[in-house]
Amino acid sequence: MKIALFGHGKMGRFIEGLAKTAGDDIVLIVDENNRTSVKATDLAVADVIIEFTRPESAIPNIELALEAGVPIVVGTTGWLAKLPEISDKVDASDGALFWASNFSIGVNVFFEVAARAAALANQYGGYEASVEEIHHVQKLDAPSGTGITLAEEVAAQLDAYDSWALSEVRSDVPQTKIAPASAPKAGKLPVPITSVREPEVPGTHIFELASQVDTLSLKHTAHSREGFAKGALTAARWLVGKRGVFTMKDLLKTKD
Ligand SMILES: NC(=O)C1=CN([C@@H]2O[C@H](COP(=O)(O)OP(=O)(O)OC[C@H]3O[C@@H](n4cnc5c(N)ncnc54)[C@H](O)[C@@H]3O)[C@@H](O)[C@H]2O)C=CC1
Ligand SMILES: O=C(O)C1=N[C@H](C(=O)O)C[C@H](O)C1
Repeated sequence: MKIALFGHGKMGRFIEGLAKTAGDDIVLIVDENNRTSVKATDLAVADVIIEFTRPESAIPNIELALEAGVPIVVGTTGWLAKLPEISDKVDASDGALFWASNFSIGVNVFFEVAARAAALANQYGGYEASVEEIHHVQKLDAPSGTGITLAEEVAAQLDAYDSWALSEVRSDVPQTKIAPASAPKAGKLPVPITSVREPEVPGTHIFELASQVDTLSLKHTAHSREGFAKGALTAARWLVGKRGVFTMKDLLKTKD
């Protein structure tokens, strides 16, 4: 597979290493230093683009991929409130976009388990939902994309909730605060998300359901960036030759 890498930071470099070991070719590397000189025609050499950059860069990079007619896998977080309008653009240009707030298999299993726990608790009531995410101090956006997806997945199963809200940031470094796509409707609550920044944490997410008599806690801990990078490469192989907008649910349901 011929890969154009957009973003050559912590994730881009990890993906580059795994891809080369697997025998893939990295045909182009784009970062903040050369991005303005890259044109759609430069991308014709690639079978697929893998994009891990910054919240404000993801949409222009997707638009360039659509112009070039090259499928794009996007791991960047902090732009997903705009997914509906970007999806329209992908469909209008007959392009291919694979997005995921988290490419690791474990987190995508966690989403399913958390949603099921929320649906069961919802039958009885009396449980308050909350999400906490802990990441390294280089992370720029809060809450994490994974924390938002988790909150959205559980809110969809709980009658009392319909959205999420960033309730607390515990960090010494400034964070770009991501705004929810929608505010809670009358009588509904947002699932509160707490963001914590500590040195060297690849990504930890906790979902809690707390009642007066007990607390159920579900936790996913990434030990390194390997799971994210492997998942992005798996998504890239899966996307080549397809048209449309896809995410991990589409990929995982095709596995036997
Ligand atoms: N979906 C997932 O599984 C995961 C998502 N992420 C997300 O990926 C993104 C990147 O994370 P890291 O690699 O840790 O960040 P990083 O800060 O280490 O690297 C960012 C890279 O993007 C480049 N860049 C900046 N503006 C650019 C532009 N306009 N075009 C092309 N490249 C540009 C920078 O030069 C740098 O090489 C973040 O949004 C993070 O939340 C991170 C890990 C897993
Ligand atoms: O910035 C990171 O590092 C990560 N970002 C993603 C997110 O915002 O959820 C995924 C993972 O947790 C690591």
